[in-house]
Amino acid sequence: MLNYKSLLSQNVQDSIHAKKSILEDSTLLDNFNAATECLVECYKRGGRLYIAGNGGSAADSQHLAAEFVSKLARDRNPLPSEALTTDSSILTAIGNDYGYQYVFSRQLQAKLQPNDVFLAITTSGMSQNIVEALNVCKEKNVKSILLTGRDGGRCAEIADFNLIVPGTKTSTIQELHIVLAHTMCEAVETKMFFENT
Ligand SMILES: O=C(CO)[C@@H](O)[C@H](O)[C@H](O)[C@H](O)COP(=O)(O)O
Ligand SMILES: [Zn+2]
Repeated sequence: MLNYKSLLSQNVQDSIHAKKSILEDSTLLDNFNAATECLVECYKRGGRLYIAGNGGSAADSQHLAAEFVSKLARDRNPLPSEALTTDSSILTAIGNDYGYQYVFSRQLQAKLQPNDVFLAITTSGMSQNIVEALNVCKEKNVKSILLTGRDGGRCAEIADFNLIVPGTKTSTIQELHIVLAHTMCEAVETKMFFENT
């Protein structure tokens, strides 16, 4: 019989193990540093951050955009950011007229400016609408950051900064994405507004 308490213990242990492995992953730590610097530069030059993902990663996209625009932890000016997952009219029109694989790429074609950055969130690295969105960034010469897991899939071949977190389950990978994304937002917030305080 399923034991709920042992399932929770197992999941907490998996989560702790995956989070601890980040500390020894020098490639991930270096890429995180470079991606954060890229985002700070974007904002210093007046750029915007666009974010997209599917399912739980769509929720994460909105969660993060809210923290850049409103605040993470400290009062400050808003930082421009937009999740590409929120406008049901745009999503259904593009999905219906062109195909679901274009729901993010077409928005980026319409919106991207040279100083912008795109943050893609996909646990598999294989979602076709994220692949298409990263291809638009490449075409437009706009920097892209990828939060992913496993081997990063096709997306890791296209993005500029690959943040490939450890963990074998989609849910664990998503938990790690939030740790990295919150930290990136905290770092940008501090660098842009509070570095000398
Ligand atoms: O949140 C979860 C699972 O934790 C799901 O909704 C999950 O995000 C969806 O299956 C997504 O479609 C997975 O897409 P991706 O992470 O592989 O790009
Ligand atoms: Zn989930």
